Amino acid sequence: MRKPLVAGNWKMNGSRASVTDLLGGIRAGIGEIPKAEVAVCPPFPFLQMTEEALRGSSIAWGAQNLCTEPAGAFTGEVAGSMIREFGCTYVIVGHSERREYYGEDNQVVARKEAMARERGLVPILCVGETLAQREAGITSEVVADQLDAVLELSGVSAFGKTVIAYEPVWAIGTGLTATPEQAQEVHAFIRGRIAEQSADVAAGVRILYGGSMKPDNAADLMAQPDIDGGLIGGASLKPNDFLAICAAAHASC
Ligand SMILES: O=C(CO)COP(=O)(O)O
Repeated sequence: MRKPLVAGNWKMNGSRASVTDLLGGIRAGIGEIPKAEVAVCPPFPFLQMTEEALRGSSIAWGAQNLCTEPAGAFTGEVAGSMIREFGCTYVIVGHSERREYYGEDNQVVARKEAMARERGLVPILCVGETLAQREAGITSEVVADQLDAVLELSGVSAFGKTVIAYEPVWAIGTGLTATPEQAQEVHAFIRGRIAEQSADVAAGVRILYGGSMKPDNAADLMAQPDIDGGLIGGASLKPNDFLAICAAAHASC
């Protein structure tokens, strides 16, 4: 049985004041939802505050990116070991915004995925197609290439320690959500691709949905057999919305 995960990707949002409020609101409101795991991923400068605010709670935290390299002359980069030192459990890798704006290709993302695991972090590996790719009917090829880069570099066992997030790019921040059926189709494809190499790993890997997940669509999405939680952008900045999605994940089990 896969335990659903709801992870908030705060992207480049927040200030000391707003992060204090957000963390306080989430911690105060989370209640007892033992059937779901919850995590927040703030920008790097807020990781220490996050650790201090959430230590001892049921809520985990993570970062939004890491460097492919372990340490050294990489100005502006942040190493996995540093992220780990701030108590992070998770790190997002290969978000479509990193792929699109910072030129991260499948090989770079696969190296980040491997580095995260080497440093004791659980990668949340983002995959997904653009609108043009969906309209061209190549969604499965695009997602397969994104997965295969990790399979080729690290082997199928990587997915024993990695969470996947399917995020159709056309649904991110647009208010357009994939229908539960559209999302389930791709989630099943992802699990099937991994099952070609290991049925056990495929059965255990958590596949989150991301892209305009909100309180009013979360339950329907998470009711799908291959949707194991959500990676939440905009709604994760509003404590009540985020908490409602967490409660939906708990109720989906
Ligand atoms: O990109 C996302 C999470 O990583 C999704 O963002 P939105 O929930 O704002 O669409």
